[in-house]
Amino acid sequence: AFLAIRDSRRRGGLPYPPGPRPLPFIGNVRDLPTEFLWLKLTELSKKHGDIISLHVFGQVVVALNSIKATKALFESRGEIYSDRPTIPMHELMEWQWVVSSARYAEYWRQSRRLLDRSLRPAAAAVYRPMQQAKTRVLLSDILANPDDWEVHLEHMAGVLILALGYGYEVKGRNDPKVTVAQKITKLGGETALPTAVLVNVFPFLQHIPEWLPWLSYKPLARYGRELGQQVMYEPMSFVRESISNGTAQPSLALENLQQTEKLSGLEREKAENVIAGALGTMYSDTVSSIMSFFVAILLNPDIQRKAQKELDTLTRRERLPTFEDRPDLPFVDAICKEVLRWRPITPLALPHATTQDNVYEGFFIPKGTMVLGNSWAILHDPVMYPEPDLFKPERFINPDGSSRDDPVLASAFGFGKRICPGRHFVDATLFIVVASLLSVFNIEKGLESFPFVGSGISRPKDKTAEELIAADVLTR
Ligand code: HEM
Repeated sequence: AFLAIRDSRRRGGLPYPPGPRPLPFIGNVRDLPTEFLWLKLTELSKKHGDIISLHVFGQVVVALNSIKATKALFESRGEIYSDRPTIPMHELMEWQWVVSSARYAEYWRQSRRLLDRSLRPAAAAVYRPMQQAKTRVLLSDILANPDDWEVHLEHMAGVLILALGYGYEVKGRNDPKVTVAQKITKLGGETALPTAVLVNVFPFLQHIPEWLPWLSYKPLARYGRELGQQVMYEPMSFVRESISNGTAQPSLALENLQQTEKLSGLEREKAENVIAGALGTMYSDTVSSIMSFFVAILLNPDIQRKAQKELDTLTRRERLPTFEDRPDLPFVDAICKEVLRWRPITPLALPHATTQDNVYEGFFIPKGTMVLGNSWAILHDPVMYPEPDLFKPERFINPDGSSRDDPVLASAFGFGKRICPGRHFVDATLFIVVASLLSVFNIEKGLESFPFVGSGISRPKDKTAEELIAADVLTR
């Protein structure tokens, strides 16, 4: 009763946003599935409205399920809605440098400015030749060994980020700079959810001494800390070495380190830490979108044929597509857009948090609330995207045949001040990979069973495709 009265006083009598009725103590835990949460939230929003609230062990979680609500709160009230919830396990691992989970404070502002500047569309253009060259290598890897296409894609994600960030050429399949980045991404995912490890539920466990074998998180924290140090500093050491021996390749690290040259002492050290942290956060998942593209194409062979016709008409099968071809490939461009809409790889973006109490449309949203933007609900809104579950690139084609820009599609990359700074780079990668794959391969169901929904990728259509790839790869 005491807690209920205190809670009601704090709200000044205003209600929380509507939602399913919470049970005492556990709240709505039983309403929240561990998988496909976005589908459940979309379903709840149909009953309760586009802004809903849930209660989890006394903590309020708000979900925004429409573009109107995400614009009103994440954009117009960005000063209040751009923090991140704390993750005790990540704090134990000293991952405060990871931009995507950094609190809305000075370090985030500095590292975010660096990433926005480095990854803006105009700067992305500088790195296009590299993206194109690495895509050609992907084609030849798939050509040599089509069964392992997933492995090749995974590998390319590491190759691209290390080249972009540090001008580093990955050496072979087990390059430690790639494996360490994969390990930290995996560990981050496994320990991020509020219920993933006990210390996230009961943060006081951080203080349990190391000699208590099962309850101590210190060995795991030490492992996470070590991985973090490697991801942050080892590629930077590589860049410094290559600068001193005159072999440094163009990269975001080089560009940003050059700007710190005029600083000295502590100021320089701080600026270099921001560079290391910001670039260390860049290792992200571009592969899942490309995998969704494979599924979409397997389910829609007609779309593959239509895109190949568009490509063949333009290149006359005499060359591979390039970035310059994009305006002349509206259907391929529309496929990339539809991949992002149809299967957004982060359907609930990343959780935001509020920095102060706030009232929206008469509903009370307390300071420290976790606020989820439901990209899935927005991108599957049947009014904006009729038959939303179908893969229909045509929805992004204008009546005059050109590709249609859709600002709502940016929801696939999150919201407001925290929107993904890598989105232009991802957009370019997706285009060049999709266009290149479709121009030389047929993606079809294989005869054997593959780990990916029982399907695979066929050998190239004919000799010309093999020759095209080989010729292009050899010139680099
Ligand atoms: C298909 C690929 C990708 C998707 C779908 C994606 C999506 C997202 C989403 C949804 C967020 C959270 C936005 C929010 O909180 O509202 C995010 C954050 C972020 N992304 Fe991406 N991302 C992708 C690839 C990349 C790449 C390649 C990079 C780097 C080059 C990158 C760098 C970041 C960073 C640094 C943040 C944290 C931003 C912040 O908290 O201020 N992402 N991304």
